[in-house]
Amino acid sequence: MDATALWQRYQDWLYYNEELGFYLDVSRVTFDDAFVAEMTPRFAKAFEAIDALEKGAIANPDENRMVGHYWLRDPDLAPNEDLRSEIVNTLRDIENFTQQIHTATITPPGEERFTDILSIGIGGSALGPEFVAEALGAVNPPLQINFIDNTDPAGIDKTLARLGDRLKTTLVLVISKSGGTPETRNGMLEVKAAYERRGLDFSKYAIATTGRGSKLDKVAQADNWLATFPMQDWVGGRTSELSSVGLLPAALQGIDIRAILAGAKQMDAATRIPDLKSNPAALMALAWYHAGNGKGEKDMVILPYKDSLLLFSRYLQQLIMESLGKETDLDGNKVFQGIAVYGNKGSTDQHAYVQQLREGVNNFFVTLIEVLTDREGSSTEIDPGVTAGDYLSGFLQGTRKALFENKRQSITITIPEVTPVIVGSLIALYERAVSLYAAVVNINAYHQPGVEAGKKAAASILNLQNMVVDVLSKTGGSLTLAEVADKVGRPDAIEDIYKIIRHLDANGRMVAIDGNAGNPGTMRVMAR
Ligand SMILES: O=P(O)(O)OC[C@H]1O[C@H](O)[C@H](O)[C@@H](O)[C@@H]1O
Repeated sequence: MDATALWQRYQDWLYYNEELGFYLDVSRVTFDDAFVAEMTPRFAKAFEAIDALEKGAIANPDENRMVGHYWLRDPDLAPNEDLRSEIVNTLRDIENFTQQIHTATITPPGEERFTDILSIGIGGSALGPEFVAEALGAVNPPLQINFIDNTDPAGIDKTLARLGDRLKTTLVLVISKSGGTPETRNGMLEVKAAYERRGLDFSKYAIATTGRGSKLDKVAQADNWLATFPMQDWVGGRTSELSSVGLLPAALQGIDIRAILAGAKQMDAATRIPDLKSNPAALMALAWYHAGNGKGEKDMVILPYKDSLLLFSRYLQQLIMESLGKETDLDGNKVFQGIAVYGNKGSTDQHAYVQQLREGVNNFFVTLIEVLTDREGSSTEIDPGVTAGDYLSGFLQGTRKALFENKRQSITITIPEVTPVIVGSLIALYERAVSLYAAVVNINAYHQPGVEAGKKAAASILNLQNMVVDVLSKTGGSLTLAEVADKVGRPDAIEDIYKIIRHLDANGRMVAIDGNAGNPGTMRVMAR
């Protein structure tokens, strides 16, 4: 296609939302009219499925749940008055609570005001809050946010060390929809112990965001925590950023949560239109389908040319891969669906892996995100008539062009600025695109059965660890690995046992190794 034809294609397919100042360009994905004609009826069905979902149908059949994240930003759409008022009241409670913290009506014991937030959560209970904090957090917010999103002891120590003495003015948000996620529970217990070591009463600093009646909810009630915010069962973890999960930390940081919700609501309205060409989420899902042949054959590389959007790809990784990565479709056929997502930011990544994108294996398509406004205020001229922002813009255009010349496809999103409204709209855009894509490829986007396998396996390793320690403590001398495995009654698990012992020994806990751990056959093991 020559330059004139490409320019025509660009204009033919350009989506523009005037209210949001949002552009979507799918012209560099090479679908043709025949493909669009073939997909149109499939999208018509997908629009119907999403419409039913928005009206409260059980869209997650396995878990027998409604899928209601769309109601969060337009409570009037909730299927009944109870749900509507729950959304409205939660928002009101978040705002009231935030105001009490900001005005120092609620204070930490013996201190003037809260200075920091420590948010403990993982997956959907961390990625959205982390993304929004990075995208919208001010340099000097009313409360500075810190995260623990893992059960890594060294990571926890680093975060606690960074807080140092400010722990006594830190509000702890423990976020877990299920209220039983081990990493989050461990983080909470570690942090609680840190408060106790300083003689501070943890419950005066702790807030739970969780499902009603969950283990976490029970702990928060029993210990009389400072506050609890509900997380509804019809909001999935990876679509929970605009529920109390994301809104509470954002509001506490002084971010305009009403504006985030308004942006999402506007994008919801735009992506509800049941017409492929005038619906940006449908256009995006169409482009994904074409690029990956409806089977995820190409990875999605997310390249925002704006530092504050650095964590968008990580956020989208869960949203897209946990939603679309499924073994079976809704009819039970093995389909092994999914789209792999990665990326950081441009132009930084041009100096890392764009070499491979341009010349190496052609197994991806790129989504470039362009932000029109460079910065607040005016810019220094780096060269005569040229600013740093001109460079950034030039790099984006150049990369898009260079990739396309080499038959690498791309989508380009253009936004005016990174504001709460726009961030809300981006979240809503991708949520809808995922819903539509899943409907088109006939999978359940709202469950995550595969995650359970890893959790169960981890639990069984911890169980095995207890058995190993027990056997060794009852044995006087040393044993070979094979003997330990025999005594535990799990000769099949000798490799797991070896790794458990190596880990405990490295931490100087309970067991010790004699011999060379690099040559497991020669090792002898004993209780410490
Ligand atoms: O919010 P929680 O219940 O603690 O869940 C945190 C995460 O746990 C699991 O790994 C799920 O697969 C995720 O979808 C979820 O976001």
